[in-house]
Amino acid sequence: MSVSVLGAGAFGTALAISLASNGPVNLWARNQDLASDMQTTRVNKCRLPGVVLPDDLTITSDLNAAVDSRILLLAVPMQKLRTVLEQNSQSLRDKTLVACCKGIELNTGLGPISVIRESLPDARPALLTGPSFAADIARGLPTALTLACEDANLGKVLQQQLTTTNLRLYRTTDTIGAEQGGALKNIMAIACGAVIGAGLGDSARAALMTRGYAEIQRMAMACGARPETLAGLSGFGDLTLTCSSDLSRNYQLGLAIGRGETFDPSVTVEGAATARAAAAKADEMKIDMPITQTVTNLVSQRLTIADAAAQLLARPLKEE
Ligand SMILES: NC(=O)C1=CN([C@@H]2O[C@H](COP(=O)(O)OP(=O)(O)OC[C@H]3O[C@@H](n4cnc5c(N)ncnc54)[C@H](OP(=O)(O)O)[C@@H]3O)[C@@H](O)[C@H]2O)C=CC1
Ligand SMILES: O=C(CO)COP(=O)(O)O
Repeated sequence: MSVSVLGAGAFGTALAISLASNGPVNLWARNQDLASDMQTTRVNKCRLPGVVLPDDLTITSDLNAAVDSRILLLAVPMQKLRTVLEQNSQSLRDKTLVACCKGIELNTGLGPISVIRESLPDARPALLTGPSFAADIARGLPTALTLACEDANLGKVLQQQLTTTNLRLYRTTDTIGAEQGGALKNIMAIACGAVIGAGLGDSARAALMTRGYAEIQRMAMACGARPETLAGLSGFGDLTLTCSSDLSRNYQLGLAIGRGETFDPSVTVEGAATARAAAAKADEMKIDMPITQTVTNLVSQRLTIADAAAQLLARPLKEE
């Protein structure tokens, strides 16, 4: 088998379904009961209900069976990536590893490619990111993503191997831009959800998206990102999707905050930890990121939505 997906959550399952249209694919779930259930019922009831798994998709809880493939996709949450790499270092250490997560690691301020490099220096890292909901990919709806890989030749191979009929990949060597755009847009999605949830209006959301994009550019370019990457699928593209769709979990968390409702803590919402990581990094690097700071305070309930809006509006006037 040429491709395996590690992590049988919503995104991993959706990618595996799409890739199975190119040929046999392994999907690794750490939980044996879940793997057996999916293999028998041909559905991922918990994370991707209502989508039938194709015959060319094999589900296993045996990592050794999955790591035989030439390309391994890592579809686990950002804050779990290092654990997965370290717990399975012997099996993964010299593999081509395509991270599919979006975020910044809380304790280190690093993105997924850097975490792979630090944990497994002999692996060949890449990143798959951009605007896509698991449910859309799983249903075969048209989607375009960014494949970021510093090694241009490997990037071309991955682009060919991971493109499917309905999933079109563009490639870049700007891994920093792809990492930063994918991570920081989730913070802005929480902010936009909060504004809509609190009834502050579509104009306020447009303002947040635009000023949020300015914030993303400031941080990402200070880290070495290229502006064209931020204007592409992994930056502007994903910002647009996540800040405007009820399907986004980051946006849904924002909605709940804006409405004063509770939110299920077991749902993967990358923007919450990433906002804290980005705010700390911005502080260290002396980069102005007021929306990120505000989201950190909203998520940790140190600020009400009314005070958050008042604070952002009262900032000193400046040039655009
Ligand atoms: N869902 C989407 O539409 C999209 C998601 N993404 C990104 O994909 C990443 C994963 O998200 P998503 O699939 O939605 O999340 P889910 O919550 O649906 O799934 C997370 C998966 O990671 C597994 N996992 C968690 N911790 C570990 C661990 N220590 N070892 C092994 N496996 C582990 C979980 O296993 P278990 O079930 O056993 O806990 C589960 O299979 C995120 O970074 C997200 O931003 C990107 C684009 C779209
Ligand atoms: O990253 C995504 C869309 O590109 C998925 O968004 P959520 O993680 O907010 O659901």
